[in-house]
Amino acid sequence: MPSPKAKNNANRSGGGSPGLSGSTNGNGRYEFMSLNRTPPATLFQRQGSDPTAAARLRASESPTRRRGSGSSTSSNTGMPEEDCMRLNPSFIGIALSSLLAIDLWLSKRLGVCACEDSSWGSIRPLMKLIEISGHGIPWLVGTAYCLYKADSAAGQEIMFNLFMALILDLILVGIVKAVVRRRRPSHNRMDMFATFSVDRYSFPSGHATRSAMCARFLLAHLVLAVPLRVLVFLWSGLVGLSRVLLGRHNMTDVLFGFLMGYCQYNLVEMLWVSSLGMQGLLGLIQG
Ligand SMILES: CC(C)=CCC/C(C)=C/CC/C(C)=C/COP(=O)(O)O
Repeated sequence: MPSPKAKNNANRSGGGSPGLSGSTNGNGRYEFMSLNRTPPATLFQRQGSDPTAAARLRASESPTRRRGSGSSTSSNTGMPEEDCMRLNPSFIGIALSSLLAIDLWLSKRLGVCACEDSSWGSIRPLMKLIEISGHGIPWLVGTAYCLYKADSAAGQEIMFNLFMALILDLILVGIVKAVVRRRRPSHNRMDMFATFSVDRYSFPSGHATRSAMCARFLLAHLVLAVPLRVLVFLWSGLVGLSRVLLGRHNMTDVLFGFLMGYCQYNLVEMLWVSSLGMQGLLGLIQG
């Protein structure tokens, strides 16, 4: 009388699904074989007692034959192209998913000020102060005030273009956020002041675009002493870092934001409105 174990083995080799990629050999050991290779003849013989299973196995012998000669196949595997696409995701796909996984993991670990109870929760108020320094409202209000107070044509021109640059930044970031629709990290507390509806999305960081664009703008158009230039540069970096520490953004949101803000400044230079153009625009508005 066969032992239950032996009986189990017999079931696996004889009555198993033909789709399985393994069988027992004569020594009772399990052999694995590729799904793409023709099963050994012995397996057909063993299936002989079950005509239905044998027919099914023969039908699965070659995927090329099974689908008919009209179907396109991969030359390496003999499998239909569409199956190969699914089984072999592209290198770029794998690289991107790995990058995103690292991004999520690292950003979560760096979100040390995401709430008061977090490991660096005590410096959250300082991070929020840096957040406000890169917010759209103080920048728009401050620039409008400087434009109003400027007593030279050159000063007015610079402030007018900075104001337009800030509006352009809000529009472009809003468009990208609405298209990409990447959710903010789950550990973020949505307690920012004055946000648009698209600001529930995190890609790219509006603070990062603004700080990079404004830093470039100030460095290019204001005559600043070296320590102040360094300070502007550091401020921009700190605004970006604070987004991740506060848990508002993933790292890629901020890195892309910096890149986008940097490029936005080139656009601002291209669209630069001169004093003459400004007067024309003001004349148009006043009618
Ligand atoms: C005059 C006017 C329409 C001002 C709107 C300024 C405003 C509400 C800007 C939004 C700033 C903000 C909270 C952006 C989100 O930044 P993320 O770094 O979290 O993407």
